[in-house]
Amino acid sequence: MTRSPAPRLRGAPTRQAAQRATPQAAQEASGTGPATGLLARLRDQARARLDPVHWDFFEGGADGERAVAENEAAFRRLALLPRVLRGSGPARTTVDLPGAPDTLPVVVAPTAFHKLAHPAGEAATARAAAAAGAVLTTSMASTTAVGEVAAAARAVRPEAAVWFQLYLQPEPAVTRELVRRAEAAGCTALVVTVDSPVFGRRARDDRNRFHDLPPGYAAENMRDLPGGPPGSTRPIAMSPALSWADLAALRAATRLPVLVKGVLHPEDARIAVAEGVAGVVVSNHGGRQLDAAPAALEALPAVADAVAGRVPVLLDGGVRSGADVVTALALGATAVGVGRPVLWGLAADGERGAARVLAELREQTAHVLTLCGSADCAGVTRDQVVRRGGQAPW
Ligand SMILES: Cc1cc2nc3c(=O)[nH]c(=O)nc-3n(C[C@H](O)[C@H](O)[C@H](O)COP(=O)(O)O)c2cc1C
Ligand SMILES: CCCCC(=O)C(=O)O
Repeated sequence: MTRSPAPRLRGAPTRQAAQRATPQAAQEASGTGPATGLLARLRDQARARLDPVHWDFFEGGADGERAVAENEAAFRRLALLPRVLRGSGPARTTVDLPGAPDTLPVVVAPTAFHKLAHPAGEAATARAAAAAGAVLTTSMASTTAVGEVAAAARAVRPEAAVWFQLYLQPEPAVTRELVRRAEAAGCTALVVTVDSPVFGRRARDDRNRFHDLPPGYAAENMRDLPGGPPGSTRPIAMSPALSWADLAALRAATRLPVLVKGVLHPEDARIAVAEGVAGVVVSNHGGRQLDAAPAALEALPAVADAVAGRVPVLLDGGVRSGADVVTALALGATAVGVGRPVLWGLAADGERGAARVLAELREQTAHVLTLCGSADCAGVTRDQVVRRGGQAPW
């Protein structure tokens, strides 16, 4: 198996390195995304607080950042047709997900390096997610070890669900040890990210020469793994040689349900279900891998059709409001993931900021479901989604 040369971040980032001299950089800095209200305020506060190099790492995407922009734009192209007089009452906003019964349909997507957003890092995010009744997907590239993250969540709510996101490592012993740690931590599912045969090319990080974590921070799950000197961390490897056989080996090695994250092609979704996965996450990795990928939302209906209700389908990428959540539910998702908005909340105000993001999305989702005449998350349907200014697309 080959290793990507890129994913180990190298070289020290500095504030000065984030020179925003080009027109593209000025546009990036202006933050013209579609988040509104509380989320937009937290985003602006996060940008003001963060080292610009770290802001760029969180906010940026691959190459020309077309896929990042498309994720959000795809939601803006659609509208919801409410149904009326259905007597459905206030909407119930919980769903059942693998290892997470009765949970919010908004999952915290795995994102790396939360201590760059706030010194309290992933433990703060875990407490916020637990308080909101949301699943936290904790990243393999977290700056806090999975055991500590899961313990922080359970201290708030003993039944809080934490999923562990995993990049399959070329050395099976390393993958097995990561899985063992996730199981020991009490994680209730594994989320295997399959859209990263190599690391995406991140223009902002290259421009900023952001290739390593600042002193004192490390990818803590990668510490003390087989084959390395005691106490050391090893880089996260990405490999284009991985195949469905490696996924099958993982499934055989764990009792946990396994979801695959980063599926866009309906045929891959069909294969994943046939392979026995517990869920499929439709995602273009927040626009950070293949820049030519479509918006996750645009790939969702075909994937949902291919899966045909056999396992839950999740979507992440560009979800910024309750209306976005409901649009994804109507197009076949069981739940959505949110990445950057949680980081905005965390950077702006630590645990409280992350909790406010999730509470806001929960309230907006309940409100929009009720306005759409739906009694629950499964009650909105594809015919209720129309293209703005044009014909129904489906
Ligand atoms: C800063 C950052 C770090 C990320 N790190 C990971 C990661 O470690 N593993 C992973 O599978 N996905 C990672 N992602 C992708 C997210 O899980 C998710 O697919 C994406 O952020 C969703 O889009 P959104 O940010 O528009 O909500 C990361 C995304 C961001 C923005
Ligand atoms: C090696 C870190 C991977 C983090 C990641 O997945 C991302 O930045 O998108």
